[in-house]
Amino acid sequence: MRVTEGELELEVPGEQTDGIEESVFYNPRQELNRDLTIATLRAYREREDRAETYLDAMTASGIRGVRAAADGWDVTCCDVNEDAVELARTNLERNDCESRATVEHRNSNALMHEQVFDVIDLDPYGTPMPFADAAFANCRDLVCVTATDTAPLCGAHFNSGVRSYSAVPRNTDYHAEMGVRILLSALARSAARFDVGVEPILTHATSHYVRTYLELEHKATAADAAINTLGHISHCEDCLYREHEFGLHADPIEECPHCGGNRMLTAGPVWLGSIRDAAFVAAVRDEIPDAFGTAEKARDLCTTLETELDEPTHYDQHKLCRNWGLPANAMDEFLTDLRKAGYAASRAHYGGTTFKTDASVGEIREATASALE
Ligand SMILES: C[S@@+](CC[C@H](N)C(=O)[O-])C[C@H]1O[C@@H](n2cnc3c(N)ncnc32)[C@H](O)[C@@H]1O
Ligand SMILES: [Zn+2]
Repeated sequence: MRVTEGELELEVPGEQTDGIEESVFYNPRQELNRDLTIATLRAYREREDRAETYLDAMTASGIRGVRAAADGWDVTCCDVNEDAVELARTNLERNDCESRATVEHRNSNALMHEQVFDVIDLDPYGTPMPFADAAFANCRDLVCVTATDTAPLCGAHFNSGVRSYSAVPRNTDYHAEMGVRILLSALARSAARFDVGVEPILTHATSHYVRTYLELEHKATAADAAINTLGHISHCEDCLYREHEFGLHADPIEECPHCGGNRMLTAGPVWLGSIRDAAFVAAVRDEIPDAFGTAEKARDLCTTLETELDEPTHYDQHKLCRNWGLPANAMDEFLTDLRKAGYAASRAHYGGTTFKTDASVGEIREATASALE
């Protein structure tokens, strides 16, 4: 079937034909991810004008590579699937982009070890970790990563999460953010093996995937700084109290300092630093034209990300209120009460009822409960 994305027309497989899955992957629900990729590449090139080469390491229909080539990037589209490579070629030709793109039918791990790219985009099925080493060892400026294995990342599939990310993920009420921070931790540790430091300049958890853009610094001290951003989160399953501590050693808490319960979870090492550069996110938002299919949603996401506090976990107002046996009020009113009590508070991009604050769970209740009762 034909689709139009980012003002380009592409041939992509339908989701299913006669009950048989198409051999090449295409997910229309990832259009937001792709629109933000193009806006991020534009904002990044404004900042780093030497960035020219872009590897779409798992290209499938070629849709990301075609969109980047149409934007002037010197693109390589790679896939192990022969049908995917054929389709990527057709789509590049259809959009007159074949002179600006090379198509490689091979394992992208091998390609990444042989050739240096300014920007590498990893968009595999499930975990990206099997591709992380080759990407960090050889990429010059920016590694873009999608992870769709949200159940392992958030601790719902615990063993799988431990295997893929060499960390302990825990299933909490902020599961999408647990996924973000487990993924960033594993990527930071992979990069550090090559004396490369990572800085997440844009990260979002949307529906069933996590997407991050990591700017690289090829210096051992930058790698050390990234490792020093890792630590552990302790979480009470009863009252939703949480605290975090930097460092690679876990120091588990047996008893909840807030409710005295003993159902404490410890997760880590997780990334405890910022997941985005606010000024860069604002620049990305400015690069989203109305013509993008998800323009409004993508801009809203950037706005929320820009103002989201850097606290490593968020709360869900409805879950908190349910836990307290109180009705929830309007989010804006709730956040205003927190600010009036002297705490920092912001919305979070993880959902309409999610927020961040530097207040503890007890302080949140004290600051907001009179309006709820
Ligand atoms: C999720 S799809 C990519 C979707 C595409 N980037 C998009 O935006 O629509 C994953 C692709 O990775 C390819 N793939 C899996 N392992 C690979 C490898 N080692 N090297 C290159 N491509 C690989 C698969 O054939 C598949 O086409
Ligand atoms: Zn507790």
